[in-house]
Amino acid sequence: MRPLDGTALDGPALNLAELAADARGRLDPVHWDFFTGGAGEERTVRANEAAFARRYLVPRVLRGAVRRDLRISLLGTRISMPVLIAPTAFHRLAHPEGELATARAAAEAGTIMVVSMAATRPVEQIAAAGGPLWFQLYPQADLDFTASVVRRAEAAGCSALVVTVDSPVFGRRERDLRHGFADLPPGMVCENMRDASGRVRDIGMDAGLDWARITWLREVTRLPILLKGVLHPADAALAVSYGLDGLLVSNHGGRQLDGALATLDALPAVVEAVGGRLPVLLDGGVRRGTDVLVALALGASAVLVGRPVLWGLAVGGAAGVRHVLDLLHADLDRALALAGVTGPADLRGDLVATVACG
Ligand SMILES: Cc1cc2nc3c(=O)[nH]c(=O)nc-3n(C[C@H](O)[C@H](O)[C@H](O)COP(=O)(O)O)c2cc1C
Ligand SMILES: CCCCCCC(=O)C(=O)O
Repeated sequence: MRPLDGTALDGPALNLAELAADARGRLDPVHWDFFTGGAGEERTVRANEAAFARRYLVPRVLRGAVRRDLRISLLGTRISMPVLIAPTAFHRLAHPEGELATARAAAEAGTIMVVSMAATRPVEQIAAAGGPLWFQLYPQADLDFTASVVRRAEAAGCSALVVTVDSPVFGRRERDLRHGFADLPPGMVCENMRDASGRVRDIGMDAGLDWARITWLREVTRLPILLKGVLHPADAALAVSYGLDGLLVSNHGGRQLDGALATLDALPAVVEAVGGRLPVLLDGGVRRGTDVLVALALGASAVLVGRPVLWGLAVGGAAGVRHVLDLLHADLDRALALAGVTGPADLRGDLVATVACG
């Protein structure tokens, strides 16, 4: 039996739960709580994973799925599997190399890393890993500064902009309040918040953010724009009418509005509202290949993982993140074979049944 209490494992983690336990043993408890926690009672954190636990698979048999092809294309980028790295802040709290290590692992694994605006390494250095990058933006009330950040992301080679829209104000995270965790340690800053004079600005959440700002952003950049944090089908329909290029069904991993619907439960209505006009991605609680399979069968084009990447980073830097991505790739490949499916394009809703509980 492998220890799940954070003591050293006797080999590489077999799954992401084991990896989390290993990471917990290595991280400062304050940083573990920042990475793991959510808002309020953390109902939505739990709901994201519980939503997957309510889905069961109804596999097909005798399908001769000898060779599976996990690759997909997303907004013009071919990637090795329908799993991307979600934007998460402050990677240097998990490992000294921070986002540089994460980017190397993503590049090696052939998938997209979404760089957080709150990264602790500059986007230009993250881009040096050579893999496909998207950039996550919290639109700032200062429009000139926001435009300058977008220009930086473009110049660094990011190929899409992921605009986070679920954060008009900061979620109330009681673990962080209890620890008094509010700032990065000395020597670490949000490197993408440097202005032209070299001063590092604070990231502001802008309660005034509205559709007009999305129209403004559309005029600032020619990059494809995805909205991150959409749960309501009416907003999904608006996103189509505003000319967005993609949607990410997300509740910020339960870190913003506690009690928000689990992403997997929100997905079908969003997919229906979009009607195939945009790619719909999902994050929140994806921990197994079967979770990826279920999300895709219910209409997602791809999924993203947040916390597991931080756990991998804490345990083994780039190799730890690579381990997370490799586990998910192998697990999805096996799940596809067992479900009688040759690849993401073959996944349909009839493979998934929902049960009321457990
Ligand atoms: C420690 C941490 C930091 C995060 N930082 C950001 C961020 O800077 N920008 C953002 O849009 N989302 C951020 N998120 C949310 C993730 O992008 C993603 O929505 C969420 O982690 C997905 O859920 P999962 O962790 O269960 O995979 C963060 C999440 C965590 C756990
Ligand atoms: C004021 C710092 C903003 C960092 C935001 C990181 C984030 O989104 C998170 O969920 O944490």
